[in-house]
This record gives sequence, C-alpha cells and structure tokens, in this order.
Amino acid sequence: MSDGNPEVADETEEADVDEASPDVDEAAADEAAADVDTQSLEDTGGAPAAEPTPESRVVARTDGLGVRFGDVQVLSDVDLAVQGGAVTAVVGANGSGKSTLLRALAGLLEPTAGTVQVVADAARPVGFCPQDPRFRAHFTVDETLSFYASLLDAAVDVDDTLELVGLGAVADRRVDALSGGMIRLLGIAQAVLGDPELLVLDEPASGLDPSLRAHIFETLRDVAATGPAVVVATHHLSGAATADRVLVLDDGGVAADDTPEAVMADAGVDSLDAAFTAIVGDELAVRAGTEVGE
Ligand SMILES: Nc1ncnc2c1ncn2[C@@H]1O[C@H](COP(=O)(O)OP(=O)(O)OP(=O)(O)O)[C@@H](O)[C@H]1O
Repeated sequence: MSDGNPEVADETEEADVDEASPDVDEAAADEAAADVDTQSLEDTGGAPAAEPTPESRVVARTDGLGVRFGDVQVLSDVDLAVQGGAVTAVVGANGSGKSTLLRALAGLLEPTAGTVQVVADAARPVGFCPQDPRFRAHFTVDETLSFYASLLDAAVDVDDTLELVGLGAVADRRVDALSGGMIRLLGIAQAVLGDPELLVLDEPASGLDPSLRAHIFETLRDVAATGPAVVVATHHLSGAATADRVLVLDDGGVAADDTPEAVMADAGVDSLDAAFTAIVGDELAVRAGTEVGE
C-alpha cells in the first residue's frame, strides 16, 4: 500500500496531466479513429472475400511500420495483422520496442514509416493502458472510472468493470491510498471501459501477485472472447503462453508471430521461456535500437 507520502501524491497528480490524463486517452482514441482506412482490412486483392469469422477478423494492421527516434531506429518493416477475438502477447527483451509498437497501434505515436490501420465501428475504437498508469490522487477509484465513463459515448457499468478487474472492494478508496498493483488494475479497468474494438495494454501484469496476474490474463481472454482484439506487452511468459498468439520482437522486427505452441515447436523447445531464449538470446543487456545516419 502507499504510505500516503504527500510527495508521492503530488508527483502522481502532476504526471497525470502529462501522461495518463483523460485527455491523453481521448487523444489515443481520436488519433486511432483518424487513422482508420475506409478500405476493408480484409483486402483479398480482388478475390471475393469470404465472410470473416470472429477468429479471422483483422482489427488492426501494420504495413511496413517503422519507428525511429532521432538517429535510433527502433522498429523496421513490421507487418502485423491483429485478429479480433484473440489475445496477442508481445514479448521481447527490454528496449526491443514493445511499448513503441503498442503506442503506434493505439495511435499515440506517429510511425516514421509505413501505416497503421484500425477498424473504427465501435463507440470506442481503442482502449489503452500505459505501462505506468497515473490518475488524479484525490479521486476515489469509483470517481476515477466514472469520470472516464462520462467521456465515452456509450453506456458503461462502472461497478461491473471494477468487479471484472478485482477492484470492487476498494471502489471508495482514494487513488493516493492504492497500492501499485491496484493502480495498475485501475489502468486496466479504464482501458476496457466502453468495450473498445482494440484493447492495447502495456505490461498490465507487472507488479501484480501471481494470482492477480493469472486473473488478468484470464480476464483478457474472457474480454477477447466477446470480440475485440487484445494486444498485451508482457515479460510474464507464463501469461504470454496463455495467449492465442505470441509476437516476439527482436532486432527491431518480428522474430516470431504464431501460436505459443508453434513458437515453441519452431524453436524445438517445450516452454515459452526456452523459446524466448532460443529466439532472442540471453544477452545481459538492454536493446538500444540501431544507430542510423540522420
Ligand atoms: N521518446 C523516445 N525518444 C528516444 N528514444 C526512445 C523514445 N521512446 C523509446 N525510445 C527507445 O526506443 C527503444 C524501445 O523502447 P520501448 O519502450 O518501446 O521498449 P520496450 O520493449 O517496451 O522496453 P521495456 O521492456 O524495457 O519496457 C529503447 O531503446 C528506448 O530507449
């Protein structure tokens, strides 16, 4: 639990303005909506399109996605098709570009190359939970979520959402009295509000105890089963192993993109931990991107 240190509370409030303020989240949804290509994402190249099943519905796609910060190339030529009704786990070493990819998918970051397309036929196209969610310190959990709900053009049951993430018992507690894990759960609750078509979560299980972590991955599977595409960056490979697909980022690109079973089989191992090491290596260093000329 937080120690109620006013400095912490102040920092939280200040950061709220810059980072996870409702404005930022709204911007994510708006930008993502603006990115929507009116073309079908099921482009078949002229052939008659088969009726998409929930499993085959592409909700987000990247084509030749590249992101460069100054002279550091972080992602290059990333081609992805993110399916509705499925959880896609994005894994990779520290600095491999997971957050960068997620922010580009959510419309929070303009790619320096390629395109991102997201379908937008839901009241809320994109829900995003940042790696370090922050909220106004003096709001209660219920007030925080109700505030986000009031920004949505959709009927939302705040109590149901709090129960979904396991925060029902602390609905009346102030944000500055929440533990780190509870704040993360509040971030997840904020992201799932309004049933977004694309749900993007950056390390939602980080800092949670094993049972809550398992609950979060289970909840994400339940949410995906109702239709949306769920994309989750994580370092918890046991959680990633429960996803429908695992995307391994390495060297600025996609090193593997398949079912967990296929990723393990291709690597000739029987755990996702071992597959990760086989694909990414066990170098004890962060990935710093590739230096390129300006
Ligand atoms: N705004 C920025 N300006 C410059 N470099 C950036 C910026 N954002 C990210 N980077 C760099 O991009 C690379 C990828 O960062 P990113 O946060 O996407 O990695 P990650 O895989 O999410 O890492 P982690 O697992 O440690 O959270 C890193 O080398 C990081 O330093």
